[in-house]
Order: sequence, then structure tokens, then C-alpha cells
Amino acid sequence: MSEILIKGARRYGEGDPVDVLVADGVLAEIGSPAAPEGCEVLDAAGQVLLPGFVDLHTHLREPGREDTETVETGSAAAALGGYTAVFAMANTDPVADNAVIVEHVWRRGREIGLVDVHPVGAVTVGLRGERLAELGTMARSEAGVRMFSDDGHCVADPLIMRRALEYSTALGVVVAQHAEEPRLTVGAQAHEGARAARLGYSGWPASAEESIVARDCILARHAGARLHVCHVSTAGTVDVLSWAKDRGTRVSAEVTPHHLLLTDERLATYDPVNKVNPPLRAEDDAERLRQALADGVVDCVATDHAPHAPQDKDCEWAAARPGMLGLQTALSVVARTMVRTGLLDWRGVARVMSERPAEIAGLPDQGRPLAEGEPANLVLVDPDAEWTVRGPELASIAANTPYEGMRLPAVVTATLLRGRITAREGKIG
Ligand SMILES: NC(=O)N[C@@H](CC(=O)O)C(=O)O
Ligand SMILES: [Zn+2]
Ligand SMILES: [Zn+2]
Repeated sequence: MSEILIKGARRYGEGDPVDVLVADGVLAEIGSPAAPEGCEVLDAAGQVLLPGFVDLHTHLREPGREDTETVETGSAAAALGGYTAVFAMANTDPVADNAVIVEHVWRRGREIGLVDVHPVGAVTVGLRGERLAELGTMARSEAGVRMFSDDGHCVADPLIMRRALEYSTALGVVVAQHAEEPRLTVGAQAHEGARAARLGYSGWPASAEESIVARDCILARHAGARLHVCHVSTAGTVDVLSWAKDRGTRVSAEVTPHHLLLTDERLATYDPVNKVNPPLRAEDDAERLRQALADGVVDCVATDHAPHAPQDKDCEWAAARPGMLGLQTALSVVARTMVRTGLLDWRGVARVMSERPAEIAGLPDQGRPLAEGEPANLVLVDPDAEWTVRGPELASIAANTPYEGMRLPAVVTATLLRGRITAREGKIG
């Protein structure tokens, strides 16, 4: 295996620049190692070295919607975005509710080799919320499923959710809930508030999310189980999480980059590129989410990367599918909302984009310290560079980015997976 010398990067953006020799898939030497003959040199002057990012929430659309994304194109987007592991949601067609599908996704990820692709298993058969899927079979399959979610749908039946939580403890896996009380969101189009009311969109109330998060925290506590909450979007959910964590509930939560930066102000555009589930909320929600991510009530950032075909987006708002791309813009949106604002330093970014997600999912070789002997799952970031987002130039097949034409700070200059360069200067490999 080839050796790589990373020259002059600052670990976590702290202290003096160091040289890092990567060999045999690990950080072999840190300080000023001599460059072995024939080794590749990455000039990283002025750059920040971080552990590779881990995304607990990605939609790769394979099988079923390969016209919008595949494991291959999604893996490329992930590597270019600085990710070394992603969790691929189960709402594919057919649904990933059995060992055959999760093993397919897992094997494709391995063959492509750009990022560790961990399939998420469905909690219920066909995401229908009626009957538990074979969680144990998926967990013990070759794919080794460690996270289960009906994402796209809420596990709304409290009895099914309770059973899922009980089984998850026995299996040592985590259930990730898309928290949305479906009775409260029938026909919902946008965040329930003054803006939606003015434009005539039916409202998607904050209480639909908060009531399920509260219920699930109570269920998890009684079951002695661990719970993960997907895409937290309201200030009220932060209050519920804070209460649950204070009393020792084993709950973790993620926030998406778009809920940190964007608000329902976007509704005025009438452009369905801004339609997403949960919806873009009010400015004070976004503000509260940024604060909660900084102080740890919300544990981590997850992209909810959701590619959609033009015909499912370039149509009237009500008919459009919810969801937006996220893998290649996540770091820059976090840099803009959290780093440039002084809410997080780069060590904090490592925590919310790599260490915490790796812990939540139980990945032993991701989110590790930048120390000798540790696996070389790494990302190099130029913190001072800026770039302009262009949907068609992203690696995804779909181009539904809400950041089109925006100038964003921080550029991923290289990603390494077990000591191999998977992305460099905006190109794969
Ligand atoms: N986030 C979205 O708006 N859409 C997701 C489903 C989901 O995450 O709920 C999708 O699969 O497109
Ligand atoms: Zn969801
Ligand atoms: Zn999702």
C-alpha cells in the first residue's frame, strides 16, 4: 500500500502545523517524519486536518430510483464532501427491510470503495408501520446493520415503537425516528406560521415533531433503550431533548445543515427546491438549533441528503417531493453557520460531524483521535477558501441543491479512507 505524507496541516485547526505520515492505512507518524522514497506528498499548508466525517442520514436511492442517485454517485458525493462513512436510509424501492437488500447496498459500497456505506434497515415491513421487520436477521447479515429507521415515515404506533426499542437494546443497535405525528401533518406543505398562512400553504405544525420526540423519549426511558432523533427542526424539540437528557434518557439527535441556515423565508420563492421534510422553520428555530448544536443538546450534524429527479421538483409546490442534496455542501454550511459565527471551533466540527455520529452508530474505526496508530480516515479542509455552489457540477445525479449560486466558506481539499485518497481537489481518487 502506498504511503502518503501530509505536509503542514494543523490538527483540529490547533497548535503548530505538523507533518503526518500515513502508511498501512493508519497515521504512522506525526511530527516531522522523513518522506519515504516514492511516497505521495499532500501539501496541506494552511489547512485543517480532521477525522473523516460520518453521516448518519443519507438517501442513496438504490435500489429503485437510480435515475436520481446510486450507491456509486452518492459515494462520490460523500467522498468529495469529506465523508468516510455514510448511513444509507431504507426508503428505497424495494424497501431495505430484509437481508437481501441491505446486503446489496453494503456490497455495492464495498465494491466502489469511496466511503463506508452502512445500510439502515427499515423498522417495519415496507415502512408501513404495521409489523416489525426482521431486525435481528438484518443485524446479523453480512451488512451488519446497526441502525434502523422508517425515515420518510414516522413509526407512529406507540406499541410498534416500544417493541422496536426493546429489540434494539437486545441487538445492540439504535432506532432512528423520523418524528412526525402523521395525524397532525395531513396535507402539510410548509412550516405552520405566518408565512405559510399568508401564502395559503397548509401548515406543518411544530407540535407534530415535538409530541413524537417527547413520546419516544418516554418510551426509550422505560425500555432502557437508546433512541436517535432524525432531523430535529424546532426550538420546542430542543426543549424536550434537554429535559430528557437531564433526566438521563439515552437519546441522541441530529440537525441538518439546511435547518441551521435556511428558514421559511424561502417560501416566498415558491421554488420547490426549498420543500423538505421537516420543513424549513422560523428564524428563531434555526437560531435555537445552532445554539443546541454548539452546547451538545443536539449531538451531531446529518445531511438528510435527498436527491430528487427534475420532474419531482420542477413542478407546483404541492406536487413536489420533499428533500434536498446535502453531502457536498454540509461542511461549508456548518462553517458558515457555526464556525464563522464563533459557535464552534474546528475541534467542535470534528465532534459534531465525525466523533459523535461514529459513537452513536457504534463505528469503532471512525471519528477516532488524530494520533499515531489510529486509522487514517481523514479530511483536509481549507478554512479560508470559498466556492460557489452549482447543482449540475455536484457528483450526484440529481441537482436539487437549495444553495445554487451561493458562495460558501471552507473547501474539502482531500479525503482519505483507510489511508487511500478518495477525493482530492474536487475530484475523485
Ligand atoms: N427529508 C425529506 O424531505 N425527504 C426524504 C425523507 C425524509 O428524510 O423524511 C426523502 O427520502 O426524500
Ligand atoms: Zn425524515
Ligand atoms: Zn431522510
